[in-house]
Amino acid sequence: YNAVNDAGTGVGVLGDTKTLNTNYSGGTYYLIDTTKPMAGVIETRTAKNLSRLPGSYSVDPDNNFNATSQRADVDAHYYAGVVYDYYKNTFNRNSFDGNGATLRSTVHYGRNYNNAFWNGSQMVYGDGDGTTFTSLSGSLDVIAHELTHAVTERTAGLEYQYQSGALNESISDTFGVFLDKEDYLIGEDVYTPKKSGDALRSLSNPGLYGQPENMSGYVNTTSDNGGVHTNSGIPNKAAYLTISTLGTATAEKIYYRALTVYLSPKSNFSNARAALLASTADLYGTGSTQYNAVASAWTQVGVY
Ligand SMILES: CCCCC[C@H](S)C(=O)N[C@@H](Cc1ccccc1)C(=O)N[C@@H](C)C(=O)O
Ligand SMILES: [Ca+2]
Ligand SMILES: [Ca+2]
Ligand SMILES: [Zn+2]
Repeated sequence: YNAVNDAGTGVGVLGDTKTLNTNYSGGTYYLIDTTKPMAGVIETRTAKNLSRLPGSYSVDPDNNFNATSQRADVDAHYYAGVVYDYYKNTFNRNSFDGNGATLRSTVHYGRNYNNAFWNGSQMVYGDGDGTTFTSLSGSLDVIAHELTHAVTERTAGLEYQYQSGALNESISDTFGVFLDKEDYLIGEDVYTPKKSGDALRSLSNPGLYGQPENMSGYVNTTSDNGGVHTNSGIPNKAAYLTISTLGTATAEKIYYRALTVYLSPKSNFSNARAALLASTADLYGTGSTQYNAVASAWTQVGVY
């Protein structure tokens, strides 16, 4: 494909129109974005409801991706660009590997698939079954969640099980809130499309959706890799307390430094408290109001 960007348009999962960076080649427009400086491309593909990855490029004859079947493609592509820009502009991180790796997404994965994941190489999004979820790429916090798994994998490498896994999940939710600033909810735009006002998770009130918000409520289980989507409520609550006290601009610096400098594969919740305090001390000094706020947040969730 050429290096020239052909600005296209598209309609997203929620019916909103947005501009897209596309590439023209051989009579067809591709969801390939080559506009990011020093980065690889951002490319979006479709699995056409099978489960083979990466699938074929999302294409359109007239550069207006407005078919209903293209809505998931449009949002996966657009939001990947938003998340790329966030990491580059906020932390000067050039893609998930820091070295301009291509951001590949595949949508329409499987049939009625109620999930999204990072498979070690790319993002993958299901269409949902129309009741539990609509197309999962339709929400910025989902793309932020999945792409942050890629960053975590290349930095702290938090093992995806038990406390390190719940922490891994929490880091992804926390950056979901750093990107999707409007609320402390996760997945609200794509969860239960027939029901308004709910979400998959809440950082401010994990209990609303069945998650513990204190170490006293830690769930010992072997399912879901040791309850990673349940126990993430505890660090999620600490993140909420930190963000609501210090604001996003300060909190994101503290979390990014902890993720890239102090956390490691087997870090547990107590290690996370220490990592975030060390990070805060580096940035603002021990005994600073920021330091005391982070300490207080983790004490409130029962982690020392
Ligand atoms: C392969 C199966 C496991 C998937 C785990 C991925 S990383 C994950 O956590 N996916 C998110 C998707 C998401 C993110 C933000 C908002 C809504 C939905 C997730 O939370 N999945 C839930 C449904 C789960 O797997 O329990
Ligand atoms: Ca949200
Ligand atoms: Ca809903
Ligand atoms: Zn996840």
